[in-house]
Amino acid sequence: MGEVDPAFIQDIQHRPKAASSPVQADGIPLIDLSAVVETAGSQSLGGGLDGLVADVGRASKEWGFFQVINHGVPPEKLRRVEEAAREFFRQPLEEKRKVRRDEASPLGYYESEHTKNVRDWKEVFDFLVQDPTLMPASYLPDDNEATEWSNKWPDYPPELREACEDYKEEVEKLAFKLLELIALSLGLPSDRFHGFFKDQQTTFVRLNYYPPCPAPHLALGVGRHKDAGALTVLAQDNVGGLEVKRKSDGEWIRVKPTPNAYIINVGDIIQVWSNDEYESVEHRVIVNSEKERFSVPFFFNPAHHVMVAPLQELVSEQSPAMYSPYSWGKFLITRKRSNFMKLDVENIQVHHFRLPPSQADS
Ligand SMILES: O=C(O)CCC(=O)C(=O)O
Ligand SMILES: [Fe+2]
Repeated sequence: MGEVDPAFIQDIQHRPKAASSPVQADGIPLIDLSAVVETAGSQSLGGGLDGLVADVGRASKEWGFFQVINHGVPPEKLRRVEEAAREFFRQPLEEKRKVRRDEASPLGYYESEHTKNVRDWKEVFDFLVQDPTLMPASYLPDDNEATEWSNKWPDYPPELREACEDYKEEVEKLAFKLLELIALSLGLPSDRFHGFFKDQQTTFVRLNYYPPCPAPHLALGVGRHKDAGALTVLAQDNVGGLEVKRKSDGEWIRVKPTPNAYIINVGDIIQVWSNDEYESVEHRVIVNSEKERFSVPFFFNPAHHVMVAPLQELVSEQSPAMYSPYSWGKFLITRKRSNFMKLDVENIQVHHFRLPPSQADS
């Protein structure tokens, strides 16, 4: 294939730089979680973690991104998912399309996602951590009906479902630990965020498959974006391609694959809960002409009925609330809806809920 469908072609200013010398992200902090993982089971975090909490706080503030090692997720569980995912994506399109996502149930396989109205060079398979999950029936603000979303598992490969279900249990434990560390780093009780995720969290896991691309200088695996949820726990293979926009100078920095590490990033919801103390940072994925790449993000999201707003404890006269509350469920389905059509307007973003300075002052 010499020619690339124009739907994939990025505007000049968003194309990757000549790929010869991407800036490697030595700067993205690497955090060792052994001290946390040793705390038993579902118990909340206790004392003695000050250094770790400070590292997580600094990384969240300066980068919005960090990597973790000794995180407690058994590597063979991720390997099983990757192997099954490779089998799945290797099939002909018509097989994969048997579990294609549709507007009624946006889980399963999808090959034509758009980010900022440009098509991504990737295929995905999404599944919910809670199956089924309650979601708003409509994006319209006055419609209070709820509906159930359910997973769509393919017949082939038969081991995909069990591998995925086994894996998400492990990553969920890690996600809660990270949430606790972030709460502590903001001076909050470690379980401050838990209530938002109890009963009906809307977390989903995505299997990302990036095929080799004949025009890696024109297209992106995923266009620049911020993650809309609370926290993302991402596994990437050893090919590399994730780039993070460095806060200090706006430079795109490549995140070097680190064996057995997870990449963690603060999403828009933590940005709002923290009242801008932490920021959700833009990132994108570069593709290449030789190698396929896999990644597995776990998008840790609260229940659909949660109204997202700056936490009371972090708001004061000196530091007024920067956002008006918004419904997470409505936000999420408005986003999903836009993936099915090219919109003339900008997709829904948290900055649409930002209060003007005069209101934030009052
Ligand atoms: O593939 C990656 O490394 C990141 C993917 C990503 O940012 C996303 O799916 O939101
Ligand atoms: Fe992302």
